[in-house]
Amino acid sequence: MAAPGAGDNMASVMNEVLSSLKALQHDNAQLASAIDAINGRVNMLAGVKQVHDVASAPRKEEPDAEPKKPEQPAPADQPPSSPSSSDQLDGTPSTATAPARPANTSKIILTSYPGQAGIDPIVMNWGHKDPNQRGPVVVSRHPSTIRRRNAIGAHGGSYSIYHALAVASKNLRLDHRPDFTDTEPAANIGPFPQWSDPKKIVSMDPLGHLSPWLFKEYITEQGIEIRPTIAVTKAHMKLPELEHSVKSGRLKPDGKICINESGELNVTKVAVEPVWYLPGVAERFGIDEGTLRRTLFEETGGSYPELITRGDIKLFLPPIGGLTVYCFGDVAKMSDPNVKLALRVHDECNGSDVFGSDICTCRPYLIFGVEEAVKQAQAGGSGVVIYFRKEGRALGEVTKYLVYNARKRGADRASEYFKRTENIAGVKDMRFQALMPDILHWLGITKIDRMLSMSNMKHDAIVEQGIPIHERIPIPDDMIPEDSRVEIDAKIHAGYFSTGKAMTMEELTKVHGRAWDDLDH
Ligand SMILES: Nc1nc2c(ncn2[C@@H]2O[C@H](COP(=O)(O)OP(=O)(O)OP(=O)(O)O)[C@@H](O)[C@H]2O)c(=O)[nH]1
Ligand SMILES: [Zn+2]
Repeated sequence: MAAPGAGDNMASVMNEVLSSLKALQHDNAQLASAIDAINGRVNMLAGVKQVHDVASAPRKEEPDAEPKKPEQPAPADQPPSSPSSSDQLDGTPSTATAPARPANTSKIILTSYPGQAGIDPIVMNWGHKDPNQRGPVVVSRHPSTIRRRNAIGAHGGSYSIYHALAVASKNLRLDHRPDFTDTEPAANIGPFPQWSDPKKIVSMDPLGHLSPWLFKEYITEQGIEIRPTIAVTKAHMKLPELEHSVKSGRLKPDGKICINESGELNVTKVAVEPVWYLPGVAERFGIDEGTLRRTLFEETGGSYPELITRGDIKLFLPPIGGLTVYCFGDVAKMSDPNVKLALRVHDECNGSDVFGSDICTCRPYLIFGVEEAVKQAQAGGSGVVIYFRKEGRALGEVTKYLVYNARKRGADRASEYFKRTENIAGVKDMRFQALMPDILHWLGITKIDRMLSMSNMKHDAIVEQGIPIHERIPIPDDMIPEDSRVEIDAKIHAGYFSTGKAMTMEELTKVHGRAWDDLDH
């Protein structure tokens, strides 16, 4: 058992103070907030003690381990201390002469509090029209930036973990500063009125493609780390199916959008990483901000304690995948209400999209979406495909394959398609399209003429955001792969749009997929 440390004594003293204050509490609001503050402090000290216990527990020596260099102790070997009011948040004592140390050898800062010494978040008025009044998204824990953060989490979505590995393995220096020369957006998008509506865009930073340039002074004069969360580029793309479309005469090269006989396309691409405005995200899901914060904290293994302790910080950069926009034709036409827009919103299905699995309609619908988008752009309108990283209905590939096994070991009936997923995951879908329309607002889209999707969830989320959909276009029957009839019929039965007549449950039980045995022949 670890010897009681400073954290123990402080915590017990504070607990005594807390009990006395509680006895006096009654209706005094000021006292209640003082109690809250002390409560937070006690919880933090308890957390510090746990880390201390772990850090000071005797460890078995590994015979092959290299002796540690005394001048560079690993973080876990240092007794972490709580940030006292005289400590700066970059982990250095608040003496003016104290040398700055790199963050990975300084004290561990488990969390921070709004009133703590040194805390001075950069202004963030989400949805403000003037970028200077809105402020940059600042999330880095670099010593020069940690006190000024106005966002929780880390840049890069799920790739923040690879970033950590690069730093831990000393492949990436903590003091590396990105050189953004010539990385500006390759096309102009916006600004649109939607960018300054705090309710319309809540899951991405509308200024994310411009941040290093809009907020340059913060970087050059104050050494604050500011990174883009959106990048806009241009490219060519080549899909074998589109070469076939040209050969069969369905698609005609025009030298601009469809460049040549091999069906090569000109495209403008936008990559977006998530930035969540927590009050807005909570509102979309019809829950309160506190519930959202607490659940995010718990379900990420307690990874982001500031979700709990920093109610003043409203932004969170979650460790999840983002999205990519593929725009065909003139980007200015996406927001032009006078021309037609064809749109496919697609969620990732790696097995089909990339590797051609025939158990679902994903790649064929994606290709159909690209082809229709290109045709709309060629006809003087605009064509857009948006690709979200939400593999397996955001349940992931492992769950998806478990469902495939259960389906193929059973009768693989359309009538049981969603039940199989629910049995394993507890839900049939975790994509929750509520945040999806943000990107449409960001692109300045105010209506959709041709929606290349049958999903009622996508449809309803878009319409709820005030963007009307004029026409819904199902995947053509001749593009549905052999083994994916089960999926498409189950979806239609569950409420997906279809131009055909609704199937009865009895008809649905007759739709079978291929059994594994059939594959062996
Ligand atoms: N869990 C699970 N996910 C699947 C299965 N088949 C496909 N998916 C996932 O379902 C999602 C399909 O997304 P989309 O292609 O956008 O299609 P949709 O939203 O169902 O509807 P449409 O827009 O009409 O195509 C992707 O995330 C796929 O990875 C399956 O059997 N199990
Ligand atoms: Zn699929």
